[in-house]
Amino acid sequence: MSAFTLADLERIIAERAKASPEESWTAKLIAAGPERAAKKLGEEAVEAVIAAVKGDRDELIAESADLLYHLLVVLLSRDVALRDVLSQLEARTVRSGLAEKAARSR
Ligand SMILES: N=c1c2ncn([C@@H]3O[C@H](COP(=O)(O)OP(=O)(O)OP(=O)(O)O)[C@@H](O)[C@H]3O)c2ncn1[C@@H]1O[C@H](COP(=O)(O)O)[C@@H](O)[C@H]1O
Repeated sequence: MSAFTLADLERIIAERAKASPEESWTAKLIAAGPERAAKKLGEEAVEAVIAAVKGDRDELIAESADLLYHLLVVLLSRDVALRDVLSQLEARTVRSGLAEKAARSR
């Protein structure tokens, strides 16, 4: 199994963001601004949802890859580090999602 992680992809994205928009999709998205990157993220999310509803495994894998890549580009565009998202997820591991949801509505 590949040892490739989202942290590896985050590093690649940060590096490619400095390239010319003519030679890098990442640089092109970053240059277009956070709103454009966020719009692309939304499109990829919808495509992943459609693949999930259809039950097309290969399409779901491909669209999920697009989705995660574009999420990392959006995080970079707003100066949010992946580790901050992971810290948030780690903090949530102390209780179940149902307990967290119940606490929210109180
Ligand atoms: N993982 C990805 C990745 N996933 C998807 N994409 C690109 O995301 C783009 C959007 O996909 P679409 O099918 O929606 O493309 P489109 O229809 O042409 O988009 P629109 O212009 O119409 O909005 C495509 O150009 C894909 O190639 C990615 N581009 C880059 N990466 C990673 O980022 C690295 C650096 O890429 P560059 O920045 O392009 O050098 C690559 O080596 C990869 O590791």
